[in-house]
Amino acid sequence: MTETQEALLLASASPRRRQILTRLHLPFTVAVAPIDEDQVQQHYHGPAEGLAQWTAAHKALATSTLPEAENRIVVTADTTVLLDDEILGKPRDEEHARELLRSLRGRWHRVVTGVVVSRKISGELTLYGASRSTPVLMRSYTDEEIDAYIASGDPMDKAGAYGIQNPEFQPTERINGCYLNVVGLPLCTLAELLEKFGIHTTETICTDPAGVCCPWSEQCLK
Ligand SMILES: Cc1cn([C@H]2C[C@H](O)[C@@H](COP(=O)(O)OP(=O)(O)OP(=O)(O)O)O2)c(=O)[nH]c1=O
Repeated sequence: MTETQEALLLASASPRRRQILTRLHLPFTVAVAPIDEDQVQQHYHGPAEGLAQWTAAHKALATSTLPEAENRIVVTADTTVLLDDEILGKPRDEEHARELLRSLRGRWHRVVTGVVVSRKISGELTLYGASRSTPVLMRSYTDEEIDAYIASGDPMDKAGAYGIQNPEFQPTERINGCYLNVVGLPLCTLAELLEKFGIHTTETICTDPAGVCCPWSEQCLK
């Protein structure tokens, strides 16, 4: 294990991202990016596909102000759900969750995760970012299933009000590409970005832009 590998900091409150990152077998610690995501996103006026990477970059900027980020390689990410060109964020309340789940029912949409890897040394911040988009088809779940899922509380902290990994609701019918991208941290993309700071993972890195060959996709979170 090198000194660089010990220096990884995941700036995320998401338990899914923590769990996924352990699969790279790189030691890391966790902090929460000191950012008001809603406020930051109000200043974004670019294409919908770019919002996730832009937000992940802002999480990196905010994290770089934390003393524990100095000299560390910081990983940040953001996941957005796009229905046509409409951005579906996390639900405001249960009624909003119901609305989002109904609008997604039986429809193809895209889940975009932006990943940023950054490091601040002596006040100078270096930042690399990328994003991946995964088309997802929802199954035609019933209103009763929606109500039961909302009652479980699971949708409330998730973009688009659903977790593809939920074992009871199992909201999706098909997915074209990277499963871990939908859950919130595409490991192939992250591994490529970590390479730029000289951090190598022992696993094969996926070279398929669609992420279909992702070496981790068979071990998805179920
Ligand atoms: C679409 C989808 C999203 N999600 C989650 C991933 C993210 O945690 C969340 C999207 O919100 P994010 O703002 O990307 O992440 P977060 O607020 O949970 O954590 P942090 O910003 O501190 O890193 O939705 C799933 O777990 N499963 C899914 O199928």
